[in-house]
Amino acid sequence: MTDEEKRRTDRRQRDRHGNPRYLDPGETIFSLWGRVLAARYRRVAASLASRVMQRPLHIGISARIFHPEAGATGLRSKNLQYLEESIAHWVMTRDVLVFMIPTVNTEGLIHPSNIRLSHYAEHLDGLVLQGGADVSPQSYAETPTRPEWSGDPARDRYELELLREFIQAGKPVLGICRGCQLLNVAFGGTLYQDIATDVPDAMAHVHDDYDRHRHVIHFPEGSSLARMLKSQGSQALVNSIHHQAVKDLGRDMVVEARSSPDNMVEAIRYTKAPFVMGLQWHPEFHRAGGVELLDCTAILDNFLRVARETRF
Ligand SMILES: NCCCC(=O)O
Repeated sequence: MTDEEKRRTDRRQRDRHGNPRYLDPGETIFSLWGRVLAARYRRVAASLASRVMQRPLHIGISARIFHPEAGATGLRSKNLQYLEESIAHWVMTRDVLVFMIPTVNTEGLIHPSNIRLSHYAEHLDGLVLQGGADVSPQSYAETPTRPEWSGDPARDRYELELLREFIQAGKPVLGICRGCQLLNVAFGGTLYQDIATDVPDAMAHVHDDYDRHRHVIHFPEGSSLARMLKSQGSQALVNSIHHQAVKDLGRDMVVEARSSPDNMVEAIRYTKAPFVMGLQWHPEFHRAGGVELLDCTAILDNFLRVARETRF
């Protein structure tokens, strides 16, 4: 390159003050580095965020608990924590990953751990409370009217803590059957210990037919279930496998469905969170899209939509 050519190239790359042209007026080489680093950081953050958004949702399901039987050997002599298959499969129909959340043991002598239920709430995107054993009347400050209605206070303590952690983390919760009753109790509500005894005029909500037993429910006008399920009309048929039921509503709870004609509470919602809802029936026990029983896919989808929106 001749001297003249070098001078011309230099004039193109520098402004009339002699500063390199890639610097804005007033900018130094250090502030330029700052700009470049900030742009790199934004790109990495955007790519991480999009990776998190694309990963399947991680939904936690509370454990059913089997307490050891006196005198038993083998599995029945152990504490078992388990998932009923259909609840896991129902949630997975929407292509999300499910994880059963075990109880934690922070103080035990054998396997103490620093892992707490709050860690599960931090790492999972939403919580489903499984059905199962009765809620203990002790958990709503009553004594059991009959010994067989004592429920499972240990499971209550575990699920009440789990529920509190997910709500504090701002994540959605869907309670099924016992899970619906537990939600009500968590907010200071009470239960009928036994519908047949406490509300003699009510129809049978539990029957030897087990999950083939069913009855009609209706959705109050203006409720979010009425809105979510409007294509299926204002009433529907659901299964019914419970002898306890919501009595006095908990704080900030609203009724989302009632049975017909006896008007027992069949679904509730906590109004101070984007999605904390309890269903007294078991949507996981029947096929979605079946002609007879209520298709609850829209409820599951709303729960998962909020899980997606609140996952950061
Ligand atoms: N109170 C028992 C509820 C029954 C169930 O969750 O399957």
